[in-house]
Amino acid sequence: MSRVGILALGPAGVGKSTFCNSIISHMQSIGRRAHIVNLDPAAEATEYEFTIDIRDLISLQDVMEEMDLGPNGGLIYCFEFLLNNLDWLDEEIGDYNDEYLIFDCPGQIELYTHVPVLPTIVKHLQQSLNFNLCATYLLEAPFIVDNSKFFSGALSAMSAMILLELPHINILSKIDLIKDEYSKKQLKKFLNPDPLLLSNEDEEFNPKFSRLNKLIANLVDDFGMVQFLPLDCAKESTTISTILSYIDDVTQWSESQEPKEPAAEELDEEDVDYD
Ligand SMILES: Nc1nc2c(ncn2[C@@H]2O[C@H](COP(=O)(O)OP(=O)(O)OP(=O)(O)O)[C@@H](O)[C@H]2O)c(=O)[nH]1
Ligand SMILES: [Mg+2]
Repeated sequence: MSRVGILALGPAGVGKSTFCNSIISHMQSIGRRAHIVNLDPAAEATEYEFTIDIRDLISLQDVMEEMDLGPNGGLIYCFEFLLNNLDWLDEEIGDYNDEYLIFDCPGQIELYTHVPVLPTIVKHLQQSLNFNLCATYLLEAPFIVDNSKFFSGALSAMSAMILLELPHINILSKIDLIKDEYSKKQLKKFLNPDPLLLSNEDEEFNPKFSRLNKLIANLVDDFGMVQFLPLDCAKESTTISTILSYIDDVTQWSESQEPKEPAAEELDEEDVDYD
């Protein structure tokens, strides 16, 4: 028996909710079950229903109206409220076992790069609810296929990695939007990047900042964990099953499965005379 959770993280609009839906439909197609836990108090309706929804506890709209707060202050308020009411989350999660819970998080990356809101929720899920968690951090492929933007994206991914202290998978989303041959070639370079090479080859960097750029490249290189898996949610593709196999691996999902009794029809198939 095991409890497995995936956190879908990344800046606004990178495709987190679409990714969550794609995992659900892929899992359904291979006979596994998963549920979405919506942690975005400003979420719009999606194709798949949320099994657990923070908006049942508190919604951004209500907070903004009643507390006279803006969207970002309102979001922080919602999460502080959640942290003070974690027993609500415990009750909602209840007895979900042997099924993935996918936590769809808001796009305000301050929540996991600056303020300790998500790290506190993560600790609670691990320590009180016994979850095996895997963080997925999405960045848009069309954004990152550019040396300077690559470094800004890599640093934000590293920041989430360090703050959350979870097994972490970086994902380049929307690769279907990379269409021309030159960009496709560039994309390959960014999936398994060499930060030192990237910082050397960019003449567009202002030479005034060359030392700083080199130091940042060295930092990313020393960290040695910035790699990306490609994701295309626009059409049925193998990218989602590859990503899921990585997640299964880091959460040790298959090891924790109890051996199942074979179904009657499987037994019939096995009843073949091989002589
Ligand atoms: N072409 C393409 N578009 C995508 C893909 N994934 C998501 N999108 C589009 O990107 C937009 C944003 O997607 P969402 O899934 O809502 O992104 P999000 O990260 O959940 O956004 P926030 O929750 O607001 O931060 C939508 O219009 C999606 O249809 C993809 O793989 N390819
Ligand atoms: Mg979303």
